[in-house]
Amino acid sequence: MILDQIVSKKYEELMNIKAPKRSLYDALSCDDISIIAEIKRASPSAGAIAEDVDAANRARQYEAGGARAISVVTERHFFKGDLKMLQLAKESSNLPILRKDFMFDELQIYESLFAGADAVLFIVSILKGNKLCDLVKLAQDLGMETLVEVHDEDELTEALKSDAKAIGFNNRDLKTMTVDMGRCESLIKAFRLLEPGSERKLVAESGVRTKEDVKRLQELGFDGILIGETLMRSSNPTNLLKELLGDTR
Ligand SMILES: O=C(O)c1ccccc1NCC(=O)[C@H](O)[C@H](O)COP(=O)(O)O
Repeated sequence: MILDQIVSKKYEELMNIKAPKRSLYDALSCDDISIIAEIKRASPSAGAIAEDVDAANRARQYEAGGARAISVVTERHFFKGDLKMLQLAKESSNLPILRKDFMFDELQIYESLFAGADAVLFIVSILKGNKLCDLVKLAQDLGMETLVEVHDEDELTEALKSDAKAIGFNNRDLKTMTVDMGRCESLIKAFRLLEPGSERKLVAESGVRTKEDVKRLQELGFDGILIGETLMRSSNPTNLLKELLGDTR
C-alpha cells in the first residue's frame, strides 16, 4: 500500500536525523589535544571579523589543518550567524558540528537537530533552575551531544548536576568582555577537586592566540580548545592550525 511505503520512507528520514553521526566526545578523546575550530562572522567583543566567510570552504580548510570538530556561531543579531552556515559546514566536512548559540528553549534544540548539529552548547549563566539539566537531557535523548559552558566555580557546580559529557571553561568574562587565560587554569583545578576521576571531557574556550597557549592548555590537562577569532582572521587557517598544533603531536 502506498501509505505504508510513504510512512516507511518518512521513518527512514527521521532515523537519519536522530542518528548521532559524528561524536564530539570521541573527537575530544584522543591522546593529544583536539582543536574545535570556530566559524564566527562577528562578535560583540571584536565587531565584524569575516562577515562574508564561505562556511563550506572554511570547514574544509579547518579539517585539512587538523581540527577535530567545528563550532558554528549561529546567533543572528550580534554575531551575524545563521543555521545555513551550520548546514554548509556539516555538508562539506566529516567533523562533528557544534551549534554555538544562546539556548534556553526546547524549540532551539529541535531546530539544532533538524539543521544537522551533532552537538549543542549550553551557557550555564543564562539557564535558571532545572532548565540546564532538562535541556541537556532533551538534546541527548534526541541523539545530540552537549557541551556546557561555565565561567566560575558556582556555574561549574551547576554544570556538574547535569549529565553533560563535556564542560567548557570560558576565559571571556561576558560582562566586561575581557579575556583572562588564568580562568581556565583555576577552573580545571576546581573541577578536579569537585569530580575526581571524572570521565567528562574538558574544553578551554576563548582568547587562544598562539602555539604556546595551546601547549600550555594541553599541559594543564584540557582535552580540547575552542578557537574562534584567531582562526577567522587568518587567510590560511589550514596552515595556522598546523602551526598551532605543531608542538602537541
Ligand atoms: O566573542 C564574544 O564577543 C562573545 C560575547 C558574548 C558572548 C559570547 C561571546 N563569544 C562566544 C565565545 O565563547 C567564543 O566565540 C569562543 O569561545 C571562541 O572565542 P575566541 O577564540 O576568543 O574567538
